[in-house]
Amino acid sequence: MRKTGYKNSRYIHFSREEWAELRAATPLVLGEEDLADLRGINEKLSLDEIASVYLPLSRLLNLYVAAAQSLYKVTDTFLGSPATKVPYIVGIGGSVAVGKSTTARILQALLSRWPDHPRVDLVTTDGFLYPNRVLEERGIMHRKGFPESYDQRRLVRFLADVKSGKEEVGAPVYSHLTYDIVPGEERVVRQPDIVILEGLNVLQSGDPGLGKQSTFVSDFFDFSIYVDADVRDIERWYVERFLTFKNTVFRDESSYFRRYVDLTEEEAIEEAERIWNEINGPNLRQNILPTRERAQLILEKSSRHEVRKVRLRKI
Ligand SMILES: Nc1ncnc2c1ncn2[C@@H]1O[C@H](COP(=O)(O)OP(=O)(O)O)[C@@H](O)[C@H]1O
Ligand SMILES: CC(C)(COP(=O)(O)O)[C@@H](O)C(=O)NCCC(=O)O
Repeated sequence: MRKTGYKNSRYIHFSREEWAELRAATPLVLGEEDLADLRGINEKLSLDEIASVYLPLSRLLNLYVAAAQSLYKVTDTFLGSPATKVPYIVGIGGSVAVGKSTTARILQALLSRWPDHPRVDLVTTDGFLYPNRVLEERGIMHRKGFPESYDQRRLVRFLADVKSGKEEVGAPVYSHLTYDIVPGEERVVRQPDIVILEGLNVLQSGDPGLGKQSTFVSDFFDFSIYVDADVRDIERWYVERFLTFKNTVFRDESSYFRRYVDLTEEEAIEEAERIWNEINGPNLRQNILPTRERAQLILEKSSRHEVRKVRLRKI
């Protein structure tokens, strides 16, 4: 039987098995081709993971989106104006290398298969990082990913524009290859049904370093997800991904990390651990982990990336 939550907890707790059962009524049949598409997102992703974790999640989100759309109709009836439909915004937060982009891409693919919200856009907050030139001027190149490395005002303005139903809203683009903002490039969002915003700091609400700020990114979220795992596992995933990149994308001529290609495996592990210990680890502990309980849903992963527990906020 499904647990209804621990006493005094703001969350309903589910084991993987309990959560997987909630897929039951999902009127979504994935064909072989769909499955192949999803495998393309990440070849390490198991099909059981999609069925047990992400299908129930897409069903929950489908119900929430439908409820939000009805609520807009109620407001419009009250105001006597024609129905407006604004994008439903889902925020996905968590550490570097915990699997945010994989989660976001699976959800984008699954949610776009529902007929009532076929247009699902994915935006990452790295586009709102200050360009390296600005980070260098401010002496914070080593703080990339920390709250002060983002143009928060621009990100808030972007979301306000999307949420107000503006026809076209542009977002700047970041390249992991050049490790910098791509000058002059924009990603345009055109009134989709759902926007998934994925990034390290999406659940933050106030930081002394940011000065006075009354509106936060999370104010625009209709739903939010935190991808969680043991810090030691995340560090290992970071190092493993770094080694994969050393043998693939870092080899590209325009890669900022090209200098790492000739490192021995041992040296590369040392370098990845240094970056983790100096940047991504402290950022996780100081800024990201403290925001976990602001999320409406927490996906807790085991050491093999499988989600072993799910927590859904009841209040
Ligand atoms: N569900 C998953 N199953 C297996 N491997 C995964 C899964 N999610 C992420 N990974 C692996 O973990 C690493 C980090 O994932 P990624 O989605 O790039 O993280 P983030 O966007 O949080 O930095 C990658 O090497 C990715 O292949
Ligand atoms: C670009 C990132 C800050 C992530 O940005 P996000 O889209 O999560 O806002 C991060 O992946 C990063 O590059 N951090 C700097 C340290 C490092 O090279 O790992």
